[in-house]
Amino acid sequence: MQDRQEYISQVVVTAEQMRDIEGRIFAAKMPVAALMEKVAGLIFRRIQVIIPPYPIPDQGKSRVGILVGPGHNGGDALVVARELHFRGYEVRIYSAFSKLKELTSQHLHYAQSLGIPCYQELTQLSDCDFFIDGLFGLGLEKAIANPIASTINQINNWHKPIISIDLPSGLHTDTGEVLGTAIRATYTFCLGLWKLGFLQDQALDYIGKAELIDFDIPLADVQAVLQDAPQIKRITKATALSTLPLPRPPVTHKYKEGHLLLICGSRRYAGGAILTALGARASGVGMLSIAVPESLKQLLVSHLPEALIIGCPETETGAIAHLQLPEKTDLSSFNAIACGPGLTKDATSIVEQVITSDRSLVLDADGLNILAQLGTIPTLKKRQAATVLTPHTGEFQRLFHDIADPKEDRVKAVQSAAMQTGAVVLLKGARTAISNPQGFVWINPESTPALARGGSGDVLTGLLGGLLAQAATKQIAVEDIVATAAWWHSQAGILAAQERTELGVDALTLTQYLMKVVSN
Ligand SMILES: NC(=O)C1=CN([C@@H]2O[C@H](COP(=O)(O)OP(=O)(O)OC[C@H]3O[C@@H](n4cnc5c(N)ncnc54)[C@H](OP(=O)(O)O)[C@@H]3O)[C@@H](O)[C@H]2O)[C@@H](O)CC1
Ligand SMILES: Nc1ncnc2c1ncn2[C@@H]1O[C@H](COP(=O)(O)OP(=O)(O)O)[C@@H](O)[C@H]1O
Ligand SMILES: [K+]
Repeated sequence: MQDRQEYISQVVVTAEQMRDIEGRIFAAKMPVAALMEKVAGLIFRRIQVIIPPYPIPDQGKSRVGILVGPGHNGGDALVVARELHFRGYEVRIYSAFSKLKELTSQHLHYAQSLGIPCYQELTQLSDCDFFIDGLFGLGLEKAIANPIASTINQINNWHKPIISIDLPSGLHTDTGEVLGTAIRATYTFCLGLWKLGFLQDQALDYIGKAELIDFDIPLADVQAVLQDAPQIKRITKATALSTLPLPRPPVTHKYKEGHLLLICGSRRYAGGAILTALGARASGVGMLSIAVPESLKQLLVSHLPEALIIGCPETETGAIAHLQLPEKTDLSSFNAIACGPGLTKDATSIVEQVITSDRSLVLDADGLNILAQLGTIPTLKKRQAATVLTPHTGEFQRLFHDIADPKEDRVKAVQSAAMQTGAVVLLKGARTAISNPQGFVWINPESTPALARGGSGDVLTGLLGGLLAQAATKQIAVEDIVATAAWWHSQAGILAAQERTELGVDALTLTQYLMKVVSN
């Protein structure tokens, strides 16, 4: 069994799975009240660190507003309220629901008996320094309506720190969708296991800084519900590093360390070819061949003296007309092919050619746009070897408009796309999601908006191609390589942004930070 912390950091659950896991704990006779006490105690300890009871000496107590909903999320908040009260915070409760669950109601009575004031009017909490959001957690299923919706909007408008328990109230646990309206949290303490909604792009504006509170759910219960292999996983540093081709065997040679063919660039988009190639270079791939239009050959040679640059005949518009490989070379000379950045849509024939090859293939950018024109599913049926598609949302919609909508649920969308095409699909975004053809999903849990910049996707394509070529002789699943590439790429962005701010991470700079991630 893996180390608990590592296992827990990989697991992602839906609301239904979480309920089933909790159901097993209660069936084993753990009292609900005891679990609530334990969970809230852990939350309280974190809050004490983030906002102390007397933040500024001689300037009075911290005033905290507790937002209490009707269910056990509200119960958690009330236990936290009681503990904060005992530790010297000035606590005020907002509870406007007429019907509370039994345990929640008991905690409310006890809090009031201690003299903690409880209001039905939000205005009574307007001078609080910060808030604890215990309105709704896992149990929210329908859209929030007035008067609670306007309460939430009012609190958001106060722009005070808000700590949400389990989820920002108003978010759908699985899709991260806003159900009517939602709390914009500063911190969210996700309880027990990561809920899927935390990894959906549309939730990120609401979650703030997310932290997992591990309350010792027995792993046997998690595994029983997830049936040993979690369907959706977070990519972690440990899993990403485990598939890197490090250390290299002492006796090896360049062709044993992978030969990647990049097909990229056009007269119009020359830079994309360079960025893709620099991403591939950073992967450590043994041999790099780069097919570009003839007129770009000298440019590529000057940037990548170690690479073999293959100048190809050009269309009138300056795209690659067809692949012209050196003598005694054909596509089977390569371990992997990455094709697409900067091609323009005039490079159709080359995309058709690589699709029929029996090499592992990454398609990106115009490679994907051409694939969409050719017909995604029937064209991919011709593939004999692994295919990786790396669309951003727009490309995804062009490829899969009749299959899934990434605007509603990105994870479901990427799963459907991979299952119906037999490809590994990487859907780019703030939380990049990857699915294999069996519907197993990997999500990159950390990234930076610094990467939202032209050319950063090209770097990923090169890096991924280089890793795939190196893995060709090893028994590593393609989707694991794809996950490693996504992790590495985003960590380089994070590192670069730390040193240079989020404005300082142009794609060329990004390539220079790739090595720093793994050498740290
Ligand atoms: N279970 C456990 O063991 C543990 C649970 N824990 C904690 O409990 C939380 C889950 O608790 P929960 O199941 O009581 O659900 P919760 O999110 O508090 O709210 C449900 C209530 O809201 C209501 N309601 C729903 N939608 C509504 C709407 N739009 N507008 C208005 N009302 C609406 C709904 O009423 P109903 O519609 O059913 O009448 C129901 O009463 C979980 O997130 C975690 O914080 C932890 O302590 C660890 C152990
Ligand atoms: N807000 C964001 N947060 C984190 N990563 C992002 C964000 N926006 C974009 N990215 C990442 O930046 C890259 C952009 O790729 P892409 O859209 O293909 O750009 P280009 O085609 O210009 O190279 C992807 O890896 C994507 O995941
Ligand atoms: K909440």
